[in-house]
Amino acid sequence: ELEAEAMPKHVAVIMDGNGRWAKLRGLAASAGHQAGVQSLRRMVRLCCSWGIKVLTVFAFSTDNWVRPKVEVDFLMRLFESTINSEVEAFKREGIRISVIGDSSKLPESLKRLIANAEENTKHNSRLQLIVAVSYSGKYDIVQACKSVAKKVQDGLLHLDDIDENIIERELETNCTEFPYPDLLIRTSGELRVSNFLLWQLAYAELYFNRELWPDFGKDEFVDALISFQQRQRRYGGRHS
Ligand SMILES: CC(C)CCOP(=O)(O)OP(=O)(O)O
Ligand SMILES: [Mg+2]
Repeated sequence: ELEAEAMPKHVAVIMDGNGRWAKLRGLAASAGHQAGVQSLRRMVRLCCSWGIKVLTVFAFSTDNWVRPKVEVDFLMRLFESTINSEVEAFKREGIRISVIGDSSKLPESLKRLIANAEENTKHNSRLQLIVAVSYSGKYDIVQACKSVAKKVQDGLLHLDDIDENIIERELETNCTEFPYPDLLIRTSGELRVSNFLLWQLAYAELYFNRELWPDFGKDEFVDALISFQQRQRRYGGRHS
């Protein structure tokens, strides 16, 4: 049974399987992505009702740019329409949205929508939804190291001062009080991290589910959380 007081503070999700979900139904990938958005909406509300504080989702990786232009263009428009249709509800429900990733390749219209949604929800604290778009875990670490190197170059930092905390503060996920996912969920049966959050997942419990993302609902989320609550996180300590 789920214990309210043993909920993870930060859940990360690799939402995978939209394409296969559509193919099984003889539909185009775009139908899978639209179903995937419904799944995300449901997950966000469940996190709110269970007191989870941060939900980070992998919505588009830098590797996804190689997909057919028609699919990439559809996804960019889907991100815009989803932000447009959700931002008012997020404002009302205390949900803060942040987007991480390399925004340089995003359409100008999407960049403006993201900036507007982040600005309009930045004071919300019931749930922080972090959406990784055009994100790369390796690049996140590279850009953090560059920031630290610049501070050393500018004489603002000494080499001996550089420790994990100095690096962590420069990561794109630094925008939350719970920066490290306690639980990573990946759907669709794939058993890999795919260059999602790397530094941040150092101690995350990993949970893999065979369900395709559009079919990952409340029951599947409960199963993942029960599995999480049954784990003994030792952070390197000896097994009791
Ligand atoms: C863009 C990303 C969220 C899409 C996830 O689903 P997918 O298109 O990788 O689906 P498949 O792995 O079934 O092809
Ligand atoms: Mg996939």
